[in-house]
Order: sequence, then C-alpha cells, then structure tokens
Amino acid sequence: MEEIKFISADQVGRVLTYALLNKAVERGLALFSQNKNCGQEDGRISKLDQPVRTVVSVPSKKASLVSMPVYIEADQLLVTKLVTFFPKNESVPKHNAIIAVFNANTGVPRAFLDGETITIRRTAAASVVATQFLDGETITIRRTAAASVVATQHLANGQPTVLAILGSGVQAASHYEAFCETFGTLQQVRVWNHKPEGAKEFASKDERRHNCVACESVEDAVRDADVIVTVTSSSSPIVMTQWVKPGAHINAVGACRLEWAEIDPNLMRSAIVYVDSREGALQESGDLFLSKAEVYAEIGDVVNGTKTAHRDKTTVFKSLGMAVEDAVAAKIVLDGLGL
Ligand SMILES: NC(=O)c1ccc[n+]([C@@H]2O[C@H](COP(=O)([O-])OP(=O)(O)OC[C@H]3O[C@@H](n4cnc5c(N)ncnc54)[C@H](O)[C@@H]3O)[C@@H](O)[C@H]2O)c1
Ligand SMILES: O=C(O)[C@@H]1CCCCN1
Repeated sequence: MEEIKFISADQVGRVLTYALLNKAVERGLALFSQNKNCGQEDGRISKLDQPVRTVVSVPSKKASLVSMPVYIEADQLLVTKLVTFFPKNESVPKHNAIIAVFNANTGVPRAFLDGETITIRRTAAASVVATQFLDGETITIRRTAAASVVATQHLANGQPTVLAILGSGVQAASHYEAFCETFGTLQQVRVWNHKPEGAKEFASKDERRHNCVACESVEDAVRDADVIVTVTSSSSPIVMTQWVKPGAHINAVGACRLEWAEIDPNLMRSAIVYVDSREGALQESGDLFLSKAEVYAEIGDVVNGTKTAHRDKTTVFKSLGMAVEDAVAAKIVLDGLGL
C-alpha cells in the first residue's frame, strides 16, 4: 500500500503559481469550448466531458453543496470537486472544497485534495484513508482569479492601469495578487467594501499593497477604471451603468445564484457578455437571468479564435467557476510535487 501523503495548503500555494495557472486555465477554457463545438453528435468520442454541475440546497442555511466532475482526455485527468457554499458562516470559511483525482486508466483514486477545515479533521481518519491529500480551497481561490486574468488578457482595451476590486474577502485578495503579478502596467488598485473598514484593512494589510486605495463608494472605485472585479456576496446590483467607463472590462465573479446579481441589469444588457460555460451560466447566473441579457460567447471561444474579442466595447465576463479549471490546477500541483 502506498504511503499516505498529506499535502498542506502551504505546499499547494508554493507550487500553484499564477504564471503556470493562468496558462493552464486559458488552455482548459479553450479545450472546454472547442470540445463542445466539434460536435459529439457526429459520433465522435468526447474528449472532454464536463456536465453542468449539480447544486444541492440546504434551505435552512441558505447554503449549497456543488458537485463538479470532469474528464479531460488530453491530460488523462478524471477529477471531481465537491464544494460547499455556506454564506452565513462566520468563524469558518464560507466556501469549503475537496477535490478527488482518479487514475483515468483504471479509475483507482490517485489523490484527494483536501480543504483546510478537513485538513484539521483528517488526522483522526488518517489510518483509514490510503490516498494523498492536497488543498482544494487554495485551488478554488487561485483558479478563479486566474480565469478573471485570462478573460482580462483577452477582453481589456489595452494594458490596464487602474483596477477596481469590489469586495475585500478571500477572492478580493487572490484577484489582487493575480492581477498585480500578471499586469505590470497596473498603477492603482481601488478597493471598496460594503463595510468601509473592510476596504481600509485590505488596502493597508502590508507594504506590498502600496498601490492600493480604499474607496468610500462603488462610484469612486469604478470611475475611470480600466478593469473591474466584483467579488462580493451581494444579492442585488452594486455596479451602475453610468459609473463605468465605456470600453471597461468587468469580471463578475460573485452572484452564483439565479436570484442574486451584482451588476446593473441595464449594464448587462448594453455590454458584450462572455461566460465560462454557456449552459452553466444560463442555469445559475442571476445577472443573466434577471436582466435577460444575451450571452455573446464563451471565453474559450475567444481563446480559440472562433468568436471576437470586442476590446473596444464594454465587456462583462460572467464567471461561475468550472471543474476543468480545478482539474488543470490539480495537475499543476500533482506534477509540481512529483506525484
Ligand atoms: N466564479 C467563481 O468561480 C467563484 C469561485 C469562488 C467564489 N465565488 C464567489 O465570489 C464571491 C466572493 O467569494 P469570497 O470567497 O471572496 O467570499 P468572502 O466571504 O471572503 O468575501 C465576500 C465579500 O463580500 C462582502 N459582502 C458581504 N455581503 C455584502 C453585501 N450585501 N453587499 C456587498 N458586499 C458584501 C464581504 O464584506 C466580503 O468583502 C462569492 O459570491 C462567491 O460565491 C465565485
Ligand atoms: O466554482 C466554484 O468552485 C464555486 C462554487 C460555489 C459557487 C461559486 N463557484
């Protein structure tokens, strides 16, 4: 029996760099859209199988358990993530995730990528688990920022100098890090939070955030910004059309439920809207459902060159997260650790 290896969030963090992740997520998004458009109805064997994820509700907590499987033939990856979203959690994270990686030839479990909360508890269960543990939360946190980076690389109008981040939680921090690392042209990052102390704390967290300014209103944060990232738990729109510079690019990352929205419906209807998965977005995005805005393309179609990047127009990338992003991130970790 193989020796049990426990791999901490720290180890995942060291191996899963944005330099590797941005490229891998870009390729994953492209493979996803390419595979769909090359016609499984012609009798061809599917090269990438990612069904729309299932969402199980826990109504008493307004919470959900999301199941996200994927098979990627090109990488011999057979992976599933299970992620919970408990928006009312205070003392433990709102998102918790585990990722299981199976051998794509035999179906035998290869690795089990563990979230932080479970890392604490797994010690007791170690004797019965003969797989490896990695950190699933760090993967969710970073691959989401990498997907926004990729969308921005393809849709922003020139090299961005001003970035606005709305929200000051976990995704705000990963987006700050990923964008500053990727876009050397950034001069200012404006942060807004619905509780002003959250934005102030974020901006002054350490000296590396010297380019970061806390803003008192969303309008102050987004005015003249080249790129906007919305990473809040808001259920109603926070970004209004008249505040946004024409030609700006917006990564709309929160609002993962049909009854939730972060973006003014008028803005959704007037912008060119890109998504990660068309089917997934139509099933889960309140920003799309409530505004009745049209989806122009998947971001993978833009990477593949089959749809236009309308860089001169105001664009929205509605991100909901996909299993293919988790799988390619898991591969970086397994390869990086020599597993
Ligand atoms: N698209 C994806 O792949 C993906 C992946 C992970 C998380 N998410 C989503 O991103 C969002 C942020 O996630 P996180 O992990 O950073 O959560 P978090 O709890 O760490 O941060 C949430 C932020 O929203 C703020 N907030 C809370 N209520 C608000 C309100 N009513 N109005 C405005 N702001 C409010 C909080 O102060 C905090 O700054 C969530 O909606 C989450 O579901 C998306
Ligand atoms: O893609 C994800 O991992 C998360 C799951 C919870 C809802 C938002 N997206």
